[in-house]
Amino acid sequence: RDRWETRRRGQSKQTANRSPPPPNCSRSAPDMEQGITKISVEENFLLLTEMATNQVQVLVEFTKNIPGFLSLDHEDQIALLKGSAVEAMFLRSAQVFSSKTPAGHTEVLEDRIRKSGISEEFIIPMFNFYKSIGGLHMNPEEQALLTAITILTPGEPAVREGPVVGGEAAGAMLDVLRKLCTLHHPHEPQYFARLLGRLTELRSLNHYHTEIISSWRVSDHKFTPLLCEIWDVQ
Ligand SMILES: CC(C)NC(=O)n1c(-c2ccccc2)cc2c1CN(S(=O)(=O)c1cccs1)CC2
Repeated sequence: RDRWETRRRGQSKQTANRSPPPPNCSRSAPDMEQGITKISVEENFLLLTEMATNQVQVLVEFTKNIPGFLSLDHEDQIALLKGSAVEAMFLRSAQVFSSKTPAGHTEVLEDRIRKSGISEEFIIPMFNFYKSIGGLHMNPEEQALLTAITILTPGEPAVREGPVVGGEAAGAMLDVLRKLCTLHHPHEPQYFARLLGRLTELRSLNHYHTEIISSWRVSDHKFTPLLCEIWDVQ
């Protein structure tokens, strides 16, 4: 990827100070131009596939360390993971996006996400969410608790009947999160409520994700086996 970036940048530097071609030459070989643009969309899709696949692996490890999770019924463990994987990914994306990456990296990342084949109608709410999460300036403990609560509180009743599994664990985590918010944001009594408001916004992003995925499948983009499994994609 770095090699490709350098080549691409080198390419623009050469053309920048090259004298204009004599009139009978075409400005640029259209298929060549199209070629580079095409690769960048493919390259950006692959980057996202790689990042999302890596995040699912990290998410599984994180979930296994949630107190009590491994003592849940095996089917319920799988259902909770699959039911929250997309929300956890959006939360992780927002954290990565607003983390103090070296200046300019965020812009490059934003540019590559915008040029990965996702249609504009999903890009807007996606980046609004990233910015609204970034605006909360959560610390790592708050981020971890919010993610754990997202995992333990199933959206659709995918989990088997009976008491909401993970319900008491989620309740305990909400208590800890509330206390942490009071501790770290003493002058912002509304801070905890603002965090929970983000969880509601997160739920609405689920269906955007379904649309994003199906639009890529139309243009026969391949996902990794892990993504296909966690997203129930054939
Ligand atoms: C950090 C990881 C979890 N984030 C990530 O992978 N992103 C990010 C993202 C956002 C902010 C910073 C860094 C990356 C934007 C998008 C994705 C993945 N999806 S996807 O899952 O629909 C996908 C479609 C095709 C292959 S993977 C598309 C949108």
